[in-house]
Amino acid sequence: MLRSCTAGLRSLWALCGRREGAPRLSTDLPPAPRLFSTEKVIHKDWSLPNPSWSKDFKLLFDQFMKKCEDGSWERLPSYKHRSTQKSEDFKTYFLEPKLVKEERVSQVQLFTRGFEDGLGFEYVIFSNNDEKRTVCLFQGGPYLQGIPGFLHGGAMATMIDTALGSCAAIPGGIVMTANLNINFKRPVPICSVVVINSQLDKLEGRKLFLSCNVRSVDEKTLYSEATGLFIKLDPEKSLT
Ligand SMILES: CCCCCCCCCCCC(=O)SCCNC(=O)CCNC(=O)[C@H](O)C(C)(C)COP(=O)(O)OP(=O)(O)OC[C@H]1O[C@@H](n2cnc3c(N)ncnc32)[C@H](O)[C@@H]1OP(=O)(O)O
Repeated sequence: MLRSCTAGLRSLWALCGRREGAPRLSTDLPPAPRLFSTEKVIHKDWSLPNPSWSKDFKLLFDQFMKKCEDGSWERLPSYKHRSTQKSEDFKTYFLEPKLVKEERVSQVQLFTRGFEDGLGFEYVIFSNNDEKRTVCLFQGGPYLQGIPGFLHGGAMATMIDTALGSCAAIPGGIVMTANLNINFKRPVPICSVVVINSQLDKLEGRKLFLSCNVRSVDEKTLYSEATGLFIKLDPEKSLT
């Protein structure tokens, strides 16, 4: 089974954070100014197929890409280094510059994209904004092992958090996980493909209540169920 896996200018960061005079909106944030980086900007979208993806994974991917054709679903791109408008907004309104050491800035990358192809988190998320749900296709590679032959529970929790977070982001704004509850029902074999179905159950002010389940491709095995509470960040409040 394991064999089936193949393996802004820096100183602008220091200007980020809740600047004097920055807008204080309690609803959606105005877009932050685009930052330019002297670091090499890598535009690779990591949520596209690579040779490590299994046949099942590619088949499911193709099925969902078909669903995207009428606009009801969309594939969410995923970048290792490149800033998205949302991450720029986060840095501008919520990040205290002193928390990020200057020499570390160039090393920053998205946790789930920090592995070579096929070794860690291979995933793609599709979003249905009208139905307020997302589907995450996930193949956990050999570097995510916990109990021999199976995925580490923390790796599964990471993907559940990411999948729920992508769904919580549908109504807009910047959200953070406040609570995550997971029932692990069956261990997930390393390098198998699972499907994480997430939905927004309730929106109550800044609180977003979500749930998801993790199933095998044939839907016969229920690996996990989870609920999450996400909070839409309030630009009036400091995170620290
Ligand atoms: C950028 C794009 C990149 C995109 C990259 C993709 C990333 C994938 C997603 C990863 C997401 C993460 O892992 S995020 C990282 C892990 N999470 C964290 O580090 C969050 C740490 N916690 C916090 O900073 C804070 O607690 C917040 C921000 C979550 C909430 O603080 P706050 O804004 O001050 O809100 P607060 O007033 O306390 O609470 C608001 C309401 O929620 C309720 N509430 C708050 N916490 C809880 C709780 N645990 N359980 C129940 N209820 C709660 C309160 O009672 C209140 O209810 P009421 O009185 O209004 O009724």
